Amino acid sequence: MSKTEVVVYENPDLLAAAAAARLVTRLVDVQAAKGSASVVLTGGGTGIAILRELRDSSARDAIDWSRLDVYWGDERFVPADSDERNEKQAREALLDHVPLDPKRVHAMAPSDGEFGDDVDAAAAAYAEILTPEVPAFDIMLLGLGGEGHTASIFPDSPAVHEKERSVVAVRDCPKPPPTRISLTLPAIRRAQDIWLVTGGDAKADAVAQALAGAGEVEIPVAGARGSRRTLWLLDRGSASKLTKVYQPPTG
Ligand SMILES: O=C1O[C@H](COP(=O)(O)O)[C@@H](O)[C@H](O)[C@H]1O
Repeated sequence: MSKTEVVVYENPDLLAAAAAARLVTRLVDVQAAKGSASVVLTGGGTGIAILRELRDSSARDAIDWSRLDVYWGDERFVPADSDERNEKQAREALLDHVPLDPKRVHAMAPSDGEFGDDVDAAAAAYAEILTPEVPAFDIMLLGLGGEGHTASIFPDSPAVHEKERSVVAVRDCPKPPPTRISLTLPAIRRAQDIWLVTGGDAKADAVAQALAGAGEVEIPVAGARGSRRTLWLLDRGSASKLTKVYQPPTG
């Protein structure tokens, strides 16, 4: 049965450094066991800070980057050179600094890419990459918003009600930019390990509601559960409204 665990770090810097260290360990273990590994990246402040920490850590060389598949949980549908793009931020923070196999880096299309501004076509093309069956991703990093969104699945939006497709176009997002591409909750739940990474007081209500059993329509992050493990990596701010005392996970 899948486990849900929570670790609270003193501050956001420690959270990012510890998550980067944890990522090295888990990816190395998975590569040793299976030969290769897959990771799904998130945008957002904490997600990108983790990648920066990994870049700056000498332990990053323990990962065989040529045997790593990289995906994204969501993307802002903006031009390729926009600073808002999750892929661009991830490349600057880490991906351009490690010897990945470019064929194994699976980015979502930008709004000036091969599908132009057709966000539905761009989403369908990403779904095609995930066929015939959405991979059982080894690790999926996800951030969250103060209103409870995760990836680009916002409360009570069409995306949160999607049951069939693995990837959807998202329009009219309350958080800019308004047009995005996102994995859906059924695709997210294919991941073996989901790490929910977030810091700051502004996330405290959403974290507390999700961990208290809120419904995924109102608090989409509540629906992000890994098939093996769901691990919340928080700082004191984002954990400040938790009432239950969580034990640190083993392993
Ligand atoms: O727009 C997005 O925001 C969320 C959370 O970002 P944060 O900076 O508030 O932590 C992120 O999870 C998502 O990937 C991104 O597209």
